[in-house]
Amino acid sequence: LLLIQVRVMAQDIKVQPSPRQVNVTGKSMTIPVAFRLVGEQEANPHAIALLKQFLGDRLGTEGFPLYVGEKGDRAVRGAKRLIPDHPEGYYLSITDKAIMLAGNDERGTYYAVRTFMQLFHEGHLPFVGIQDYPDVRFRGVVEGFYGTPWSHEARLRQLQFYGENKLNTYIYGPKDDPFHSSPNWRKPYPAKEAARLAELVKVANENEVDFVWAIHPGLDIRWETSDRDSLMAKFEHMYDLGVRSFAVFFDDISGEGAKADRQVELLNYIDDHFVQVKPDVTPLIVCPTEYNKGWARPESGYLATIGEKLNPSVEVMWTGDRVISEITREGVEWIREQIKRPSYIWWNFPVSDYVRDHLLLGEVYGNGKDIAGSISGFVANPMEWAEASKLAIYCVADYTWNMQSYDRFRSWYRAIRAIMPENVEAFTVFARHNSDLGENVHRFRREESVEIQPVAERFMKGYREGHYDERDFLALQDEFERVAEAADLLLIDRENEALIEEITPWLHQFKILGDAGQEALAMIKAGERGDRELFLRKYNHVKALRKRSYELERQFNQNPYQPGVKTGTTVLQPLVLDVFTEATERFNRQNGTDLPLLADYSPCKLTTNVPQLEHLPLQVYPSRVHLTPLLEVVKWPAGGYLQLELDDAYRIPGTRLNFDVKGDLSWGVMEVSADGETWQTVTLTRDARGRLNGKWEDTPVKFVRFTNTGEGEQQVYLREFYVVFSL
Ligand SMILES: CCCCCN1[C@H](CO)[C@@H](O)[C@@H](O)[C@@H]1CC(=O)NC
Repeated sequence: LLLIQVRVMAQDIKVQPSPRQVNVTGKSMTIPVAFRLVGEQEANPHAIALLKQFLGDRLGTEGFPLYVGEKGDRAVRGAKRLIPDHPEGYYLSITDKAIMLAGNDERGTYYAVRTFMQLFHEGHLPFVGIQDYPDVRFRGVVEGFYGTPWSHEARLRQLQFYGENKLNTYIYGPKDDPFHSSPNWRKPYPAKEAARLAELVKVANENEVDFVWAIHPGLDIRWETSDRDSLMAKFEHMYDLGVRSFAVFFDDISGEGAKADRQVELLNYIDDHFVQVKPDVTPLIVCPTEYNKGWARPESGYLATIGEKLNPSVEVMWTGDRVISEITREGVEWIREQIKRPSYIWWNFPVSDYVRDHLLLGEVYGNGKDIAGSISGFVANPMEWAEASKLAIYCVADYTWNMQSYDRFRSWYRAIRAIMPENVEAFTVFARHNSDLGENVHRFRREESVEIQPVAERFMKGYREGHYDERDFLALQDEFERVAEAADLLLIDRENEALIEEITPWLHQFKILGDAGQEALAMIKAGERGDRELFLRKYNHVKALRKRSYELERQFNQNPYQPGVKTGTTVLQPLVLDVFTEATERFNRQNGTDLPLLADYSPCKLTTNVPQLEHLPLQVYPSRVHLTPLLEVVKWPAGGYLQLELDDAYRIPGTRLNFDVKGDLSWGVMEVSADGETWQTVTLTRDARGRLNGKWEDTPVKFVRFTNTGEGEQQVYLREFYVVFSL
C-alpha cells in the first residue's frame, strides 16, 4: 500500500519558463516511493529517457500510475481535450490518483517531463493541472559572433542547458570557423571536427534541440552550378552527420555575393531540391545581407525581392531596426510587410565582439511583449564566453516561452540562482556591475549599477559642495566591500569552474575596484581628520591599485579589437577616480603639496594647447597608444602642439599620423625626445595610403610631439595619430 500523505502547502510553483495556465489545488502529496510507468512504447523516447534518468529505480512496473505520451497515444487518451493544440504544447496533471504527462507532439511530452521535474519540491509533489505551450516557435541561440568559437565541451553544456530551459534551437554559425565560412565552406569537415559535430547533433536531439548548421558562402561564392553543387554536397555531408536543420547566412558581405536575385535563386533551389525532398528536415533559414532596417535600402529592392520571390517556407532572419537593437512591435511589423512573412529574429545580445573588454551580464529587457504574432523565431547571438552568456540565454528562454508573464528582474535573478546556486549573492553583485558596454560603435548601452548610482551621484555632489550625507558614505563603503568580497568568493567558487575560468580576469579587476573604492573613501576621512600620514598611505595604495589594474589590462584578454578587462565602467570606476581626484586636490590645497591627480594609470599622457584636442581620450593597446580619431575638422593654430608623454623611455619603432591633408606638412614638424629637453626632428614619409610615418635611428624616446611651426591656423582631420612603443 503506498502511503500517500496529502498536505496543503504554499503554492510556490517554481517552473521555468513560466507556464501559461496553472490550476493549483493547494494540496500536495509526499513523493511516491515507486511509479508505474504507462506508455513507454509509444511516448517520445527522449522524454522516457529523461524520466528514467530523473526517477532512477523508482520508475518501474509497480507503484503510483504515471501516464506519458503524445496526443492519440493510448496512455494519454483521457487527456485528449485538455492538451493545448499548439506545437510543443502539453498537459500535465498530478492528482492523488495518477500523474499524466501528455504532449501535443513529441517535444511537448519532453517539456511536460521537464516541468514535472521542477515540481518536485522538498519531498512533495503539488496537485496541479498545467496547460502550457510556447509563444515563439523557434527559440534559442545562434553562435554567430566574431572571435574564438566556443569549445566542444562548452557547446555540449549549452545543449544540456537549452533542454533544461525549453529552448529548441541552436544555430552553429561561428564566423571564424573556416568550414562554415570562406575559404572552406565548400569542403567537408576533417574527421575529428566531423565526429564532434555528429556528437553535438546527438546530444542536441537528446535535449530536444534542433541543431541548425549554417553556411556562410557569400564572401567568395560564384553564381555558377559548380558552387551550387558544392553547397548541396556540403549540406549532404552535414546530413550524413545527422544534421536535420540548415541555414544560409549572407550577412556581413558585399559584392557578387550580396545580389538578392542570385541569393533567392540559390535558396529556392536548396529548398526545392534538398529541404522539401528530405523527409525530416526543418524549414531552411536565411540571414539576409540587408538584415536590419538601418541597412535596408528600399531603392535596392533587396527586401522586396526576398519578399516576392523567396519560397514562403524559408525563414528570414532580422536583427531589428539596427545591427544591435531592441525588438519592437512596430519594427517586426515593418519587416513582416517587406518580406511577406514573420521574421526570425537574430538578437545581437549578449554578443560582445565589438566591446570585447566588457562582460554583458545584465538583464534582458527592451524587447516588446507583443511581438509573438509577427515573428517565427528568436535566437540570441551570445558572447564568446559561453558560460557567462547563460545569464542572458536563460532570460531569453523565459521571455520567448511566455512573453506576457516575463519579468526582467525576476528572470535575471532566477538565472543567477540556476547558474550559481551556491554563490547567488556574490554573483548578483558581480553581474550588477558588469552589464553596460561603454561607448561603442553601435551606440548600444545597457543599465549598470542601477541601485547604487543615485547614491553615488548624490554623494559626489554633496562632497564637492562640502557637505555629504554620512549615510551615503557608508552605503558606498558597504558596496565597495561587497564588491571585494564577491570577487574573492567567486574566485574560489568550484560549482561552475568553466564559468569562473572565463570571468577570472574580470574578477581580479573587480577585486581591485572594490579595494580601490574603499581606500579612496578612506582618503576622504583621513583628509578630514588632517591625518597626513594616513592620507598618504591611502593615496599611494590607490595609485598602486590603479597601476595593478592597468597591468592586468595588458596581461589578460588581449585581442586586436578591444584588448583588456573593464569592469564597473559606468558608475563605480568613475566614482573611484572622482573621489581620488577631489580628495587629493583638497589635500594639496590644505598642505601646499602637488600630489599628482592622475589616478587613472595610463602609460601615456597627452598635453596640448589645441583646444579641440584637450580632452581627447587615449586608446591604449598592448603595444600602441592611439589618439581617438575625430570626425570633425580640427582648427590647429600657429604654435599649436600635441604631445604624447610615455611613462618611460622606450626604444619605440615609430609613429604614424594621418591628418588627411593632401599636400606635405611643411607647416608642421614631428619631434621626439628622451628627456623633454633635447629634441630631434623626425622625417615623415608618406605611405601608399597617404599616411605619414615617422622613423628615426634607434634612440630611446619618452616624448613625441607635433607642432604647427607655420604662420597661420591649419585645418586638418585627425584621422590617425599613434605611437608604437614596443613590437
Ligand atoms: C559591421 C557590423 C557587423 C555586425 C556584426 N554582427 C554581430 C555584432 O558585432 C557579430 O557577432 C556578427 O556575427 C553579426 C552579424 C549579424 O548581425 N548578422 C545578422
